[in-house]
Amino acid sequence: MREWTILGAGALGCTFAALLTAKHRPVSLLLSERHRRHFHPALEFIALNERRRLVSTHPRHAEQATGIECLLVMTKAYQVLPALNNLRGLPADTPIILLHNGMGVAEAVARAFPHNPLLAGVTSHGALKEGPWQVRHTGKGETWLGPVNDKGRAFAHLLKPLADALGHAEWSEDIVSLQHRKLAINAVINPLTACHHIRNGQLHEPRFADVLNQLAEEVHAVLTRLGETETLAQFLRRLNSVIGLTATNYSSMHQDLAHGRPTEIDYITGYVLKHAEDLPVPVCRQLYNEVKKQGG
Ligand SMILES: NC(=O)C1=CN([C@@H]2O[C@H](COP(=O)(O)OP(=O)(O)OC[C@H]3O[C@@H](n4cnc5c(N)ncnc54)[C@H](OP(=O)(O)O)[C@@H]3O)[C@@H](O)[C@H]2O)C=CC1
Ligand SMILES: CC(C)(CO)C(=O)C(=O)O
Repeated sequence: MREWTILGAGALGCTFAALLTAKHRPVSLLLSERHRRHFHPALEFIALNERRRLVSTHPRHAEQATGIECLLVMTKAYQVLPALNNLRGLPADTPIILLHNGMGVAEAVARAFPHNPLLAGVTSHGALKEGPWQVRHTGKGETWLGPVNDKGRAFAHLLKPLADALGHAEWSEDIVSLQHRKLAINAVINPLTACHHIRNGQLHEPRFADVLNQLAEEVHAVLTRLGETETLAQFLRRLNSVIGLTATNYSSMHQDLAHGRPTEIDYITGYVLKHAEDLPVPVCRQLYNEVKKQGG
């Protein structure tokens, strides 16, 4: 049975590891340098029903890349390339699956690993790190994978074990479109909540109505230019539904900024700005500058 190696043993990576091992899939965690020479304990996984389970996985370090059969990359967007560049011995036929938020990384990975099958995915599962080697699954969602390069097209069979473990996994030949749809939501909710220090649901307060609409229009216009066909009305409905469903959450960008960590803004708002060309995107630009000013 093929072993899944997860690069990025954080909230989402550990959650996927726990869900895969629950279905008896072999999983190894490719650990960052700070874990070297440390004891690697079992991971405590808190399921949606509050049940706690200890999950044992096989730890790996970068120099053990030669044995990797299938690589799920679940670091933050800005960590993907440095992390992959450490894997000098990664076999050229090992599929690399990128599951981070934001866009613009896959192109660089395709250049750095021209021979590997490359896939990208989007997931709406939620996960939170509650302590060292303790993660909580906060929401069950959908997961979609699709090919980034031609070799990636031969790996649709990876969906079966993923769907068994995650409850849902589907293939899309147009994964970029699904990434755009997720990015559009993140490009509105994340910088606004991060800059105003609010929970997602507070975006429905009347004081945010104008800025929310203007930002949504800017983001929608850029994605339309990129070929997406969702109408503004459909996008607003989807956006308002996500704000409602995640009302009590602090967005990932809010959390990163509040904890003094880098954010994924370059791959979310930065992606919108990069593709805006002559379209006016003043709110996007202002929020980008503000997040950067606050250290993100
Ligand atoms: N959490 C969630 O609910 C969701 C997250 N996402 C997206 O998934 C991605 C991961 O998110 P999340 O799990 O929350 O992030 P985390 O920061 O919790 O996890 C990232 C992990 O990557 C590890 N890492 C970084 N660099 C390396 C490296 N060079 N080698 C090995 N490991 C490395 C980090 O290790 P270390 O701790 O040592 O730095 C960390 O454990 C992000 O793009 C996020 O936006 C998408 C949907 C939902
Ligand atoms: C959907 C949303 C905005 C939920 O908080 C998210 O994906 C994030 O925080 O990054």
